[in-house]
Parts: sequence; structure tokens; C-alpha cells
Amino acid sequence: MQTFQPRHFAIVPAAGSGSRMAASRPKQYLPLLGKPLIFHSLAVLCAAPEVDKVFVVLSVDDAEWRRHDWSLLGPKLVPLFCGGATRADSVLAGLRAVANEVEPADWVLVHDAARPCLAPWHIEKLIRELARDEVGGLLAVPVADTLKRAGEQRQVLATVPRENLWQAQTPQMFRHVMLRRALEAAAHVTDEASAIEAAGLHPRLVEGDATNLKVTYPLDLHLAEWILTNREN
Ligand SMILES: Nc1ccn([C@@H]2O[C@H](COP(=O)(O)OP(=O)(O)OP(=O)(O)O)[C@@H](O)[C@H]2O)c(=O)n1
Ligand SMILES: C[C@](O)(CO)[C@H](O)COP(=O)(O)O
Repeated sequence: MQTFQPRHFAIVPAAGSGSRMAASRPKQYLPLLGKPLIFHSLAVLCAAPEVDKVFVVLSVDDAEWRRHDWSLLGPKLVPLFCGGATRADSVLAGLRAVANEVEPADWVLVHDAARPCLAPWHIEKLIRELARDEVGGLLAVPVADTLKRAGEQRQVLATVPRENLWQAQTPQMFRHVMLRRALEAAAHVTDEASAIEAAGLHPRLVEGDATNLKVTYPLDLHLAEWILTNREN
């Protein structure tokens, strides 16, 4: 009797407008080392031997995707024009769109288009550490700074102990059916793990590093360029 071997699929939500970046176009298409920002993480995901396919969730009226040449990334890359109003809506739309080719127990790695400095070791470590996990989990980094809770006038109300606090990153890796059901039931979540938590489960934290930053504000684009230029592995 053959045992089921789960495959790994990537879903990359890329239907945001990048309002905090305040640029002339959505941040996933801003130039970064001569390529659209999104190209960098797509290249790493497409090159990962563990990943079968990479689905990119674009907004329904995305006019820019077709203006770029993605052929270097090979046949694993599949654009889906089904993004929603929020990140969670886009991920859920992607999960629904691929339901005919992804088994319920296959793993899905959700990775922000806005995190261009994803490295091969991030993917390898996540998949290795979660291979036998019942629930799944996410890359994250322990909080390094002292944390303050602020009041209405921006006065410090308290210092929040940082012990056991982590910053969530992506990829976040869960079983297709579990994630789909969790997102269908969850309201207003900013990441997949929150939806899984709302279902009463406990995603595992896999330690990544600060290089996997999210490009949110203009300065982040410069940091990302520096990281990609100076990376050794
Ligand atoms: N309706 C949305 C909103 C966001 N995203 C994606 O989710 C990722 C992380 O979101 P964020 O950094 O918040 O991106 P934006 O929503 O584009 O940025 P902002 O919040 O500044 O508008 C990005 O890759 C973004 O394209 C998405 O697919 N669909
Ligand atoms: C999923 C995420 O990248 C984890 O840090 C993040 O929550 C998504 O972006 P947002 O700015 O919080 O919407």
C-alpha cells in the first residue's frame, strides 16, 4: 500500500495596492535590482526543489503583470487573476482557485509578494521543521527591542515584556483544507496563522531572520536592495 506523500505549493498574494508605500504603482511592481520587486521571491520559490507550483494571486484588473517577462521563472509559475479586497480574501480566493489540483492534505506555503528577500534556506528550514507537524506554522523572529504600549496622547502606559514575543513573517505553511476552512471562518485576520489560531490550533514558530523583511515603507526598498546585493547565500 502506498502512503500519501504531501506535496508543497506556494501561494503568493500580490493583489495589494501598497498604499503605505505611496508610490506610482503597486509596490510588487516597483523596480528592485532591475526586476519587479515580486520577481525576486518568485524566483526563489520557483527554484525550490520542494515546491511543485507557485500560484501568484493578482487583482482581477491587474494590467501590469502582462507587461513583464516571467519566462525565466519556468513552468511552475501560474498567475491567478482572482485577488480580493484584503490579503486574507486574496489568499482564500487563491486556495479556492487551485482546489482542483491541490489535495486537501497537501501543504500550502503562503508568501507575501512584498517580501523580496526570501532565501532558499528559509524555505528549506520551514519545510524541514514542519514536515511532521500536525498543524503547520510560520517563519518568525523573536522581538529584539523593548516594547512600549502607548496611550491616546502617545504617552507610555506600560512596558510590555518581550519574552516569548515573535514577529510573524512569511512563508506560512498549512494544509490546504485546514487553511481554507480556517480562512472561511475567520474575520479580519492579517496572516494565515491568525486564522488557524482562531480555529483553536497552535501554529509552530520556525525561527527565520530579519533579512526576510516586508517592504511596507519607502526605506524598506533600500534595505531590501542592500540585503539582496550583499547576500552570501
Ligand atoms: N487585497 C490584498 C491586499 C494585500 N495583498 C498582498 O498581501 C501582501 C502583504 O500585504 P501588505 O504589505 O499590507 O501590502 P499592501 O496591502 O499592498 O500594502 P498597504 O497595506 O500599504 O496598502 C502583499 O504582497 C500584498 O500584495 C493581497 O494580495 N490582496
Ligand atoms: C503576513 C504578514 O506579512 C506577517 O507579518 C503581515 O501581517 C501582512 O501584512 P500587513 O501589513 O500586516 O497587512
